[in-house]
Amino acid sequence: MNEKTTEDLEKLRDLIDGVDQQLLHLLRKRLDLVAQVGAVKHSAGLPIYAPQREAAMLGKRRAEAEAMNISPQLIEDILRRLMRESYLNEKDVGFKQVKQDVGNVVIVGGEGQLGRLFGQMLTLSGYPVKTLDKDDWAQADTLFAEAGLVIVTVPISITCDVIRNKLTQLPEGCILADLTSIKTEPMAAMLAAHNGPVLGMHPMFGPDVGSLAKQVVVVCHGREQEKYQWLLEQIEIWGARLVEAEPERHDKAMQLVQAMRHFSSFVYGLNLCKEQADIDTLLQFSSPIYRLELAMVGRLFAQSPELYADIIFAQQDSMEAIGDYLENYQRALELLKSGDRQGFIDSFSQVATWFGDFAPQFQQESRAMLQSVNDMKSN
Ligand SMILES: O=C(O)C(=O)C[C@]1(C(=O)O)C=C[C@@H](O)C=C1
Repeated sequence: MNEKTTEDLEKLRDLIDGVDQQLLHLLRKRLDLVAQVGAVKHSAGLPIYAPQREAAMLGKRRAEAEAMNISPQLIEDILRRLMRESYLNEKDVGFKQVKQDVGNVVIVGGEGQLGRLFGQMLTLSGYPVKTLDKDDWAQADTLFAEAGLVIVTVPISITCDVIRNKLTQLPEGCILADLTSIKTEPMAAMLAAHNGPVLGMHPMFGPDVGSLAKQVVVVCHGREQEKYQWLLEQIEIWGARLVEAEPERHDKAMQLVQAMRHFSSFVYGLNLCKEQADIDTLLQFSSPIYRLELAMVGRLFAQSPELYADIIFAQQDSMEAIGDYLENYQRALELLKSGDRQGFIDSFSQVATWFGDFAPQFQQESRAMLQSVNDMKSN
């Protein structure tokens, strides 16, 4: 680079630094305003996530960006990222308490990650939360005597036993709820163990989400909905979306969404391990999509093997779904072995027709994800 180029670049970069610093000041200003919105929402009991406001705001900013010859997608990406920050900041203000005087909330398995997250959210909403973990059963009677809500969130393999053996003497008006990722058996166990209000939930997110805004909680109604309606409203104030389902329909979907998905990620990892693949080399040669896929598989192995064993082994019927998958895999392999290129193309087209409009929609959605995977690279 000659001296003139270096000088020109330096000047321009100084100007860019100045603009970026102005951006920081604007961000600070936005965060302060959002904190004020958080306080207003907190006192009014309004949900953290306001989809209509978001859609209207994004629409207007996109149009304004276009008029200024700025990519509408750029402003949308930036605003979406900023709103993620808003969800976290608004959470710190706390949440309106939907129902007063419910008594203690006892979280059975409260030291687990999901138990801790729910404990934190309920505490931020003003409820007195007590946790009961595996070494605390000696105090169980005292804790339960004062309880207005008991939430069970212990490993799936022991959930039904804990309900059947330990939760039969709750006060009559106390709500018994669970957060288990299967629903049929725990719901039946809760309904048999307790005569009062019963609610099944399955939070469709991990404990590391930061905020519940836009997250889904599946709700299975058990008994006396009017008594636990406040809890559902409270969860909506946290920003989550409730999806009602019958336990059987939920569990059937979970065989595909969870058991089979996690199982195939497990086998993918197992295969890489057996092949002694060199992850550094794979990453060097990887496109963003492969990096994303590897990250999704790799993150599984950063978590508890017991948790995934529990999820995969929880339902007998998952074996069938996984068996069907294996059969389809084998059939597809046959196409390859027999050099049946046309057969592959025909199957591919069949699946594409089945995906219908979702295929282009997913292509569009994943484009943004892949671009942010690329943005994350630092070398
Ligand atoms: O306007 C609101 O209700 C806000 O909470 C602020 C804000 C934002 O950051 O602009 C954040 C979250 C909502 O989903 C919508 C918008």
